[in-house]
Amino acid sequence: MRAPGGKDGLVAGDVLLAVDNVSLSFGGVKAITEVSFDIRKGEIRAIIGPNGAGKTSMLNVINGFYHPQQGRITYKGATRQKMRPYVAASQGISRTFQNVALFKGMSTLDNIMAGRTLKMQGSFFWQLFRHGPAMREEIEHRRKVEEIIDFLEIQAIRKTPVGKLPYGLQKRVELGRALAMEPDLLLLDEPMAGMNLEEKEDMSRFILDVNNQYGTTIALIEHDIGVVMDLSDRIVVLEYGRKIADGTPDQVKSDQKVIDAYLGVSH
Ligand SMILES: Nc1ncnc2c1ncn2[C@@H]1O[C@H](COP(=O)(O)OP(=O)(O)OP(=O)(O)O)[C@@H](O)[C@H]1O
Repeated sequence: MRAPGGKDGLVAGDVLLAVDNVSLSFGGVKAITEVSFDIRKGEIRAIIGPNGAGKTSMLNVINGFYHPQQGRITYKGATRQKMRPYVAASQGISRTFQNVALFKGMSTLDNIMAGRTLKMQGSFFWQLFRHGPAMREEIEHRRKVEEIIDFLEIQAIRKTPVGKLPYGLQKRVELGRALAMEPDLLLLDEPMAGMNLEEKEDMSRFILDVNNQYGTTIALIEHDIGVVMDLSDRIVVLEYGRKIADGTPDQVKSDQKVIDAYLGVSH
């Protein structure tokens, strides 16, 4: 638990988000069945499981992209069954995607700036003339974006169109864009997918630094079990849409149901 107390009145270790008895299906396909777990303020929480276990569906429920047929989500003490993704974002939940979702023709700087959109409040009138409050606001947004660029050590590529960057750096820019929203809860969908060992080490370091320095609570899906064990405070394990284990890396790693799920033992 690394985060100090925050503006939402919660302190490290308090429940930031609770998933309560959630079920989600697509037609006849049950993606998630009666799953409950919580994410505590300041922790790095991993969601793992074999392919098709329901991990991405769960992130999509948490950020309001999917609405569960059953169960509830409680975030910062408020319970909801339905919420639009932009509302979740405005309440401090931001995410990255399994396949990088950036504006490929735009520069690193502009992509990260795009992540500030939700924070921009100046009226259209002022923005039109880049004057007065809008001007002051833009200076503040640029300062924040430059801070993120320094933090992620991507100064050298700030003007490069992201489509020209190697995959590992694109993932880092996508992290930057998510950070530009100054999230309280950051959802990372396979942040290391397709990376080589060095890129994975870099990304792991940045995830730990985000958690340490900004106090951001992080929930991540990751297939590299070594990385998950190193990074996470707690891990929830899904299989066929159901929760089969939940605990610290040591608890999960020695759980027979988890070992069986990963070895493909049939039940
Ligand atoms: N939009 C959708 N329409 C229909 N079925 C879906 C949809 N999204 C997910 N599913 C199904 O729900 C189940 C869970 O999928 P999900 O992508 O959440 O799993 P996952 O654990 O993230 O898998 P992976 O590790 O392969 O990304 C799968 O059977 C999948 O085919």
